[in-house]
Amino acid sequence: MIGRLNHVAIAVPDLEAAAAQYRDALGANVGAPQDEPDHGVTVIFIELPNTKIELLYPLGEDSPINGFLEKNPSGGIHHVCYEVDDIIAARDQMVASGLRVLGNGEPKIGAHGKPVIFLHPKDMNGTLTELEQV
Ligand SMILES: CC[C@@H](C(=O)O)C(=O)SCCNC(=O)CCNC(=O)[C@H](O)C(C)(C)COP(=O)(O)OP(=O)(O)OC[C@H]1O[C@@H](n2cnc3c(N)ncnc32)[C@H](O)[C@@H]1OP(=O)(O)O
Ligand SMILES: [Co+2]
Repeated sequence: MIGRLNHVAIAVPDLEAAAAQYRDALGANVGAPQDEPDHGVTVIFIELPNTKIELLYPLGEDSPINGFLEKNPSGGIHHVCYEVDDIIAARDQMVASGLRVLGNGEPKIGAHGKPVIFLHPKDMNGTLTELEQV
């Protein structure tokens, strides 16, 4: 059911420094910072030929990545995001398979203006997993 890898998200302690590293040292195509208040993060997308990197920085005291950065002060891989055609059908099949959907279980609109959900990392081999309807 899952399709392409949409992005790999990396939580970072210094968003501008991380963006500059991808732009200047790695020569990547780095986007502008986007505040996502509904998700408690500021993101910068880095466009690669076959996928994207999503740099994540906390936005607000209740950011879901505050705890992650406390445990990983240098930053680290935070989640992977797979594309699906129908997020409700994907969610229902995954819940029926025993996977926990985070939050209230309903999709939210993600950084690309498309519906997203998250699966609990403890059910996904220790990897927080986002699904995005494309
Ligand atoms: C910009 C919008 C969107 C997009 O369009 O791309 C985004 O990507 S938004 C990205 C940020 N949003 C989210 O992460 C939402 C979902 N996340 C959550 O609901 C929470 O972060 C969490 C996954 C439930 C973790 O909650 P938290 O309170 O931070 O930690 P806990 O202590 O409760 O963690 C329990 C357990 O899970 C481990 N953990 C936590 N985060 C991760 C992670 N990213 N990857 C792997 N494992 C993770 C944590 O270490 C705990 O394990 P134990 O210590 O063994 O108990
Ligand atoms: Co994401």
